[in-house]
Amino acid sequence: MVKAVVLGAAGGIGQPLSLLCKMSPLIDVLSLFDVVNSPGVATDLSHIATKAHVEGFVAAKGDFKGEQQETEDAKKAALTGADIVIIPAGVPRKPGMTRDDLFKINAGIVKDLITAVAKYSPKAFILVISNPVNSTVPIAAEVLKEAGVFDPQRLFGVTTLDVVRAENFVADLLGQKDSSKFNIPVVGGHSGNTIVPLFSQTQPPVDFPADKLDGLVHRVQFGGDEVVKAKDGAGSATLSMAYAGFRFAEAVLKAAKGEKGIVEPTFVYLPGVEGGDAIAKATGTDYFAVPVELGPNGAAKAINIISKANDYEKKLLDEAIKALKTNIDAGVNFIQKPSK
Ligand SMILES: NC(=O)C1=CN([C@@H]2O[C@H](COP(=O)(O)OP(=O)(O)OC[C@H]3O[C@@H](n4cnc5c(N)ncnc54)[C@H](O)[C@@H]3O)[C@@H](O)[C@H]2O)C=CC1
Ligand SMILES: O=C([O-])CC(=O)C(=O)O
Repeated sequence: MVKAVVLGAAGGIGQPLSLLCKMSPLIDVLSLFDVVNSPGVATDLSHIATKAHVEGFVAAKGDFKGEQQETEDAKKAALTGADIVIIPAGVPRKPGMTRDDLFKINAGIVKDLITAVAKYSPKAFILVISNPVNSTVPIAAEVLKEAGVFDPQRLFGVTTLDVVRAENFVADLLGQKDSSKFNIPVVGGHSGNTIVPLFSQTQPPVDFPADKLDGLVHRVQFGGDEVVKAKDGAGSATLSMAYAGFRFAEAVLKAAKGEKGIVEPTFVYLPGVEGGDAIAKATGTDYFAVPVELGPNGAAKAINIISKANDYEKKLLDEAIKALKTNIDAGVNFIQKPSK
């Protein structure tokens, strides 16, 4: 019996992500939580005749003592028995904002939700989508550490959309329709220049002239902005993110069931994953997105692909690491030094 939980299930990402989960033969129970409208989304999805049984839980409207208890009970019911918890809760960007501008609101939301995960489903795989991922994953780790239930193999920052974009943009540039045949590792973090696509490691190999390469790297790094601009105030990527989030969740669930050879880039706490120490040493950061081999217990092995980066990519990595360190520190300090 596999129970999947979506926290933030009524949102732009949450709804299509929940739909994809409802279509999945890998999920038996789909539990949806949000501060608004999750019972409605759950009822809607429950009319689809697929395997997953759907349940919806919503926070109380107010914040008085009785209502706080009601909200806590809803989280408890949503999370108890979860095998995988996917978190797209939080505010999205508007034009002119960076992902870091979301920290002020989303840091608290992620802290609050992970506190509940630590209490009610401490052994679940946790997939953090809420931005800024470079900071929300360290926040999640610190909350789990404080609760004494941190398992680095089970905490993932979802960076799959960067991979999806890289694969699709390369296929586009080569005039090919099928992006699924490309495998492109995207490493680092999930914002602007912390996103580093390693096109030199593309399988099957591709080769672009310098001017094309610059444009391609920029498009992957700032693909999110392209969507924010096009949506013109109505939010950021939701449908492509739902697809990417589901692709990653499915990979985690398949590996948990024993399927071998599944590798996906994801933002992890390196010292807690086999092979991660060498990468942490090389980058000087504890968190980094790298291709990770997934297994029955989550992140089985971090693959040190960055040691294969060419000179052009090494420069990109240097810039990424600098920015990433600031983001990681902000997340860690949010929990460790809350007054600052
Ligand atoms: N990791 C990635 O690659 C990507 C991350 N994102 C991020 O995902 C997040 C969600 O984006 P959208 O779905 O477009 O936003 P949205 O505003 O459409 O949906 C967010 C949902 O979270 C809910 N929510 C807020 N506080 C909550 C709480 N305390 N508990 C439970 N639910 C809560 C809201 O009620 C809403 O339904 C944003 O932070 C966005 O930046 C977006 C795209 C890609
Ligand atoms: O750009 C944003 O704010 C949303 C996001 O993370 C992405 O689309 O990659």
